[in-house]
Amino acid sequence: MTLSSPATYGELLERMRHESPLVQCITNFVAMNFAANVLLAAGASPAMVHAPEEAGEFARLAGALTINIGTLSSSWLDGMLRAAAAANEVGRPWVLDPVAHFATGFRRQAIDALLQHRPTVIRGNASEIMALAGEASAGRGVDAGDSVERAQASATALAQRSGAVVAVTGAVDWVTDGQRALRIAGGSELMPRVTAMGCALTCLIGALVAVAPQSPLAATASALACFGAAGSRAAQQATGPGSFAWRFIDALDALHASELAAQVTPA
Ligand SMILES: Nc1ncnc2c1ncn2[C@@H]1O[C@H](COP(=O)(O)OP(=O)(O)OP(=O)(O)O)[C@@H](O)[C@H]1O
Ligand SMILES: Cc1ncsc1CCO
Ligand SMILES: [Mg+2]
Repeated sequence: MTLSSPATYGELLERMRHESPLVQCITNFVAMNFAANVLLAAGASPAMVHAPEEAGEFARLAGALTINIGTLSSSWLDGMLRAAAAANEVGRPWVLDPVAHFATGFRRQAIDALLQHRPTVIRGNASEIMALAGEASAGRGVDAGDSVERAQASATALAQRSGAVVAVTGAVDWVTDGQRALRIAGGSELMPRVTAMGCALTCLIGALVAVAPQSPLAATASALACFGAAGSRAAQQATGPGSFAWRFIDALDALHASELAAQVTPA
């Protein structure tokens, strides 16, 4: 998988649509329905399975696992830890979305425990990534208070320390494996006005990394480019956040693989 070939990102989307990987999404109550529809529109097969009694067993069947701590509870955390351990046991990639992990002691403990299971990819907004790298951030809750540019050094340090590919999203996305970095353009100012856009993106990263587990940087960039291209297209006709949300699902469905290359540039 070569990052120097712009066709790579579209090829990964085509591969994902062809294989339609089963993606176990442990995401929050706010995001579940939207994220499942995003995966279906993009061509993957989502399954929202989080109960501790079955989350680990299911992770052995899925092509990838995604974990989002948006609406956390003790029982959900138990399911998350079992699923992450099982994914590692069978060598399956998994993606972490550390929603507002700095907000409370419970979340801080949860994210520490999850990081010990070594996620393949970490995706967050600028405030979440800066705080995860130990930097002061302006984040209060689930929305970002910092710019992507300010988070780049934190993302690189976090990638080097954790071994994960780290994606920071915002007006222009930035993704790094600690050595190489890519910038992904597109999207719309309406995206942060629709809840769970980032949570759904984390699930789509899972779908792409499921079909290219050896190339998590390219797979993540491909997912970010899908959101960039579909977001730009949906915004052209949307009259506000409500119509943007359903137009975005349609735009993902209509997306051509050839549209992705133009979104991605080496950083
Ligand atoms: N101002 C903007 N212009 C263009 N695209 C944007 C903008 N802000 C966010 N996006 C896009 O929205 C998507 C979600 O990123 P964002 O950083 O808003 O996630 P998030 O804060 O984790 O969202 P949530 O927690 O609500 O799920 C990404 O594809 C990102 O590129
Ligand atoms: C609004 C909200 N609250 C907890 S999770 C979530 C979805 C966006 O992260
Ligand atoms: Mg988020």
